[in-house]
Amino acid sequence: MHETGAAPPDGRRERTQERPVLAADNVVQRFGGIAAVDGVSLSIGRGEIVGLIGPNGAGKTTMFNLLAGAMSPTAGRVLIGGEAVEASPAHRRITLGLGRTFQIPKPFPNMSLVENVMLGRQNQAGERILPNWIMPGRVAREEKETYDKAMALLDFVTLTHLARQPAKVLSGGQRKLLELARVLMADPSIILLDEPAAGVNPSLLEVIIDRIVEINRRGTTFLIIEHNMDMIARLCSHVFVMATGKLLCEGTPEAVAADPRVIEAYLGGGHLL
Ligand SMILES: Nc1ncnc2c1ncn2[C@@H]1O[C@H](COP(=O)(O)OP(=O)(O)OP(=O)(O)O)[C@@H](O)[C@H]1O
Repeated sequence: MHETGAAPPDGRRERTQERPVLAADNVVQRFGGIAAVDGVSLSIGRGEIVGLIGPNGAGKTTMFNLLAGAMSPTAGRVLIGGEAVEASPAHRRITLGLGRTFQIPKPFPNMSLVENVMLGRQNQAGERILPNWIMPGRVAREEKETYDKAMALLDFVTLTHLARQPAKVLSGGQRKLLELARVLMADPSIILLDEPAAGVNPSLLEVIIDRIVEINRRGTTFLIIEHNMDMIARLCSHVFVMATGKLLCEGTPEAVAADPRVIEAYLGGGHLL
């Protein structure tokens, strides 16, 4: 807990009671006889940064995929801004404001950074054949706007100097920053981050944390799956802990790290923070 007036670490804020921007209601995902996710409910308020943690095999990645639309649950509901989307594919969820990054980003290696970021745009007239014939001026204008926005986002993620280089020149951490820029092209209201710290060197990790805080300040909500508890503690006001497919507990990073059930699930008696 922070004293009134004291600055919280990085992006941390109090939980909001507003209508959730993303929610799961009793979600189940079975693979044969295994319930990888077994009746999980969670709710994320607008403007929050929340974490999803748990030991290996807890069901985090499966839950993430169910929220992002990579798969539909065996049972239960997923809601974006109150709209039920559990049967909707990922692209439909993107149009409702949900963006996601991948644990191992795979940009098109021979395309430039700016071209890769431009691919994150939504509903461009130039992507449809007819407008190219009947409204070439509008298509060219939108193309220019898309390019300018992609360049501004590359600047935001500190990659301007590499904008025209092929994506294959990037380090693991730079790929994560490129991925963030690509996701931001669609102006998401919530971004799901899959292990943003994995494989990233400490100095670039600071850049990534700083950019997440800034994006959040501008109003975007985040759900972060992460094994790096330091990053979770710095960013997240609220953490959901999964173990063996279920939601084990939830609370502030400090509260869950001190929870004996969490310690038991992770380490059999050690400390998380
Ligand atoms: N496609 C699949 N088919 C069968 N079983 C799966 C599949 N995906 C996940 N599982 C199983 O579901 C359980 C949860 O896996 P999941 O990858 O969601 O856990 P996790 O918490 O993300 O683990 P980690 O931190 O190691 O990535 C595991 O027992 C896993 O073997």
